[in-house]
Parts: sequence; C-alpha cells; structure tokens
Amino acid sequence: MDGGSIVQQAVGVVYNVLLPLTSPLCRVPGLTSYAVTKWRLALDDYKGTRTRAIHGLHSEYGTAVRISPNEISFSSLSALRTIYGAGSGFERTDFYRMFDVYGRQNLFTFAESKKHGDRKKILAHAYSKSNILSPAAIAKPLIEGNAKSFLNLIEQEKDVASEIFHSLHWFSLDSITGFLYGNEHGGTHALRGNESDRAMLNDILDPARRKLTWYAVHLKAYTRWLYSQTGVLGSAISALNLLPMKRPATYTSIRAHALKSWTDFESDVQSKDLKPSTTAAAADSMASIMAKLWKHSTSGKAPALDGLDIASEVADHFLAGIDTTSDTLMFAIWALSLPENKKYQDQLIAEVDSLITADDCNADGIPTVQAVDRLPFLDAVIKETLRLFAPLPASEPRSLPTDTAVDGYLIPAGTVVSISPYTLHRNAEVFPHPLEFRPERWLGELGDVAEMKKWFWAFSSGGRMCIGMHLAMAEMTTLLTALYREYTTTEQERQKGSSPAITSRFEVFYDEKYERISEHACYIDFHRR
Ligand code: HEM
Repeated sequence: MDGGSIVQQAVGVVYNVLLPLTSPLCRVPGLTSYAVTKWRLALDDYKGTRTRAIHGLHSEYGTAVRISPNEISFSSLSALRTIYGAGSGFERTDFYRMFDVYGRQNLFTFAESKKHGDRKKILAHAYSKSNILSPAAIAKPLIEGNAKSFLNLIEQEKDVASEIFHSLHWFSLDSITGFLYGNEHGGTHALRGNESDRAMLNDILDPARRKLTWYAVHLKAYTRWLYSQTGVLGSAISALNLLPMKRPATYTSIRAHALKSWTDFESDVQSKDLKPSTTAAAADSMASIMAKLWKHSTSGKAPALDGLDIASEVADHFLAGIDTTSDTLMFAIWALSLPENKKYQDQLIAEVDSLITADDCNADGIPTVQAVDRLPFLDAVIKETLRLFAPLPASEPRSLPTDTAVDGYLIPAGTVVSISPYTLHRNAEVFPHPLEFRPERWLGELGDVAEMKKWFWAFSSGGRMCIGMHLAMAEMTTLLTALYREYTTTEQERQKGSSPAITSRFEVFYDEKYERISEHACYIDFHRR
C-alpha cells in the first residue's frame, strides 16, 4: 500500500467511524451499527424492513433513536410539534427530490418555505373543504359519478369488481384525473372499461419499483448514469441485468399521460381561445387544477410558472392521489368484511340507513359528498383504517440549516430528523390494543379521543400537511356510503387467512397479525342487500 492510500484510508476511518462516534448525536441512544454507517439503515431499506426496524429501535431505546450517523428518529408529541409544527423552520430533505417531475420541482419537493408557500397559495382554495364539498365545484359531480360507476361495475362485472385492489385503484384514478385535468384533457375512464386507462396501473404493480426507489435514494448518481446510457453501452447494461427496474422505468405511463394532458390542454387554449364560462365544456375544462395553474401563469402574478412547472405540479398530485386513497379504501372494506368485524359493518350499515335519506342522494341515487361528511361512525372507520393501515406509514425526513434542539438533544445543522405515522399510531398508551381494528376507539369507547387525535398523523401536520386530504376524504366517504347502502361484503374463500398488502417506497405493508399476504390483490364478495 503506498503512502497516498494509507492517508486516504486513515481519513476514511476518521470520517466514517470516529466522527459519528464523537458527534453530539452520540448522546442519542441506539445501536452502534446504525450510528457508524448509513449502510446499516440502507440494508433495512433494501430488505424492505426499514419502518419496522426503526419501530423496534423505539420499542427498545425510547422516543429518540439514532438510525444513521446523521439521522435521528423521534416518536414523541413534543418532537412532532418542534419538527413539523407550522413555522418550525424544518425543511423537506433532498430525499423528496426524486419526486421532481420533468426536471421541475413542485409543492411536494420544494424545501424552502417561501417557494413552497407561494405555490401553495395558488392551490389552497381549490383543495379546501368548502370547495371540495361545494355544489358548484368540480369534485362533487365527479366523485358521485365515479361512485355510481363503481356500483355499475359491481352490477355488470362482479368478478372484475371483486378484486378490489384494482377496481378501487380505477375509482381513485378516475377521480384524481378528472379533478386535476378535467374530463376533456386527461380525465380517465378506467371504471367504465377503458383498457389503456386501466393499464396505467401496471406502473404501480411492478415490484421492481421498490428496488428502483432504493437505488435512486442510496446510489443516486450511479442510477442516473445507468438510465442515461444509450447505444451499445445502454444495451450492454440492460443485457447484464444491471438496471434495478427494466425500462420503461417507474411511473412511465402515468407521467406520459400527465404530460400529454398538459400539452393537449395547452394547444386547446391556444387554438380555441378557451376562456372561463364561454361554453359549458370550456367552463368544465377551466375548473380543473391544471387550468387554475394555467390561469395563474397568464395573470402576470408572481411566482411565474411555465408549462413544465404546471405539468410537474399536476403530475405529482396525480401520483399522490392514486394509491393513497384506494389503498385506504381497500383496507377499510377488507377489514369490514372479516367475520370478526361483522359488528362494525352492521353498525356502519345501520348508520347509513338511519342518516342517509332519499333527499341526501343525487338524481342517480348516490349519497351526496355533503351528506356523507356527517356520518360519525363512518368517520371512525376511516380514521381507524388510516391509523392501522396508513398508506404512507414511513418516516418523513426533515432538516434545519442551523443547530437546534429537539427533546433536549442537540441537533447539529443538517442532521436529518424524522417521525413515522407507523410508530406514532402503534403507541399502546394512546391506542390500547394498537394492532386491533377497533373503530369505536374514535367514539370514546377505548381510550382518550382528544389524545388520540393529537397522535393521528396519517396526513402529516403543519405547513407540509397533505393538501389532498379533503378530496381524499370526500372520495372515501362517498364510495363507502354508496357501497354499504346497497351491499354487504365478505371475504372471498381465496382471501381467507391472508392480509392484502401494499407497496410504499421500499416496503410492503399489511396487517402484521397475518403471516400470509396477498400483495396488490384483495378478493371480496358483494351481496345485494
Ligand atoms: C388517504 C389519502 C392520503 C393520505 C393518507 C395522504 C398522506 C400524505 C402525507 C403523509 C403527506 C406528507 C408526506 C411527507 O411529508 O413525507 C402528504 C402530502 C401531500 N399530499 Fe397527500 N395523502 C392522501 C391523499 C392525497 C391526494 C388525493 C392528493 C391529491 C392531490 C394528495 C396530494 C398531496 C400533496 C401535493 C402533498 C404535498 C403537500 C405539501 O408539501 O404542501 N394527497 N400526503
């Protein structure tokens, strides 16, 4: 070994081993293997065990644990306020940049609060509860119409509807595209049988998506290089099976659909001179989120947006609005269909029958988005589903450019801190019998509801809380009420003994009381009442 490489190795040891062991973060409890190298947590990521491993560390070491030389996980309410409270100054980390679309940042990926706040101002009203529930806005007819299409699918193609992982994804796909793009410029019709719209789900189903996410996070430059190679080298990379996910890589058709929706809209506004309220069709097109952003871009107001900014923003909401809502609906219907939970399904049906009258339904007989917002037991069922089966259960990383303190620990500038809904939602002192599906806990029959609400974190909190929450709630309440007004549900024989499972980032999530899982599939029988 020559002198240069000895010095290099010495620097490596100091940087990788001694520094992590002498940093102020050493006071934070945890396992040394996590403290000395980021690859220990990366191994959990690779195995798909990250969130459960961190949860295990919290069970053993308490509410603050070191999970990497530069990363601390917390699980207390005080840390939640310090890190995620409005105006805390903590920013999203670079981790989120993998959600940039077409090379542009968007609401989800902006780190700085000013840029984020400016973009949010343009969108906040469209996603507000009053707008989502307004009889004059785009969401109401869209969601009620899609609930009707879901019931039609059960009537006309019962076997197809019965595999609810897919059929509910079609519901959320049609709902989010109609809301973002409008019917004329990208609204999909998967529930009504459009095969190319349905095929977009293949982007989501490929398990290689988890591997690609791991590469994109842990080997960012190498992954970018792999996918940018063309010609002979590109073919050699493919032939040697070096790509973590075969081309076309993740979300290709969803992103292509999103870009086409924007370019179609842009050429229409230029050629037809579409203006709000000139015709009914134009008015519908102009009510979409995409049109809202376009109107802002032509208003001359700051911040300036160009076409790719708009396309990126809407494409990100598109992705954020598919799995989250349909995975939650799937777990809710599956949980209500289990024999041991029949009492909850009966209670929900009794509530729907007593509180939803013919006057609460639209001309198609579908309960309105406003009426279903007033059902307390339904709300408890959805909250309990989001608690136990949060569709985004993993840690939400943040950092601050200056030194600070969290829960009494000195946190040097740039340290990554995070909390996960998975761990918050399994605190047995707040949620007695945390692994059991018990909707009645939200009605005060098991634990302290006020306290539980403080710990409920499925939609995050503070300035970076989910902007799509009211849209998602309207979709979920309408679909579940419309369904249980007309049907009861049970597990199919082939589903018995296994939990449905979903993918989130690197991991697969399911009901951990089960040993068998059915990933991306859930078989339910619908029985007309
Ligand atoms: C049950 C349904 C949903 C759940 C549980 C959920 C959950 C979340 C969570 C936990 C975050 C914060 C993530 C983080 O900081 O790492 C988030 C942010 C976000 N969500 Fe949702 N989401 C849902 C539905 C939707 C829908 C339907 C949309 C449609 C537009 C949407 C759009 C967004 C956006 C744009 C952000 C970024 C907000 C910001 O940074 O200001 N979500 N969501």
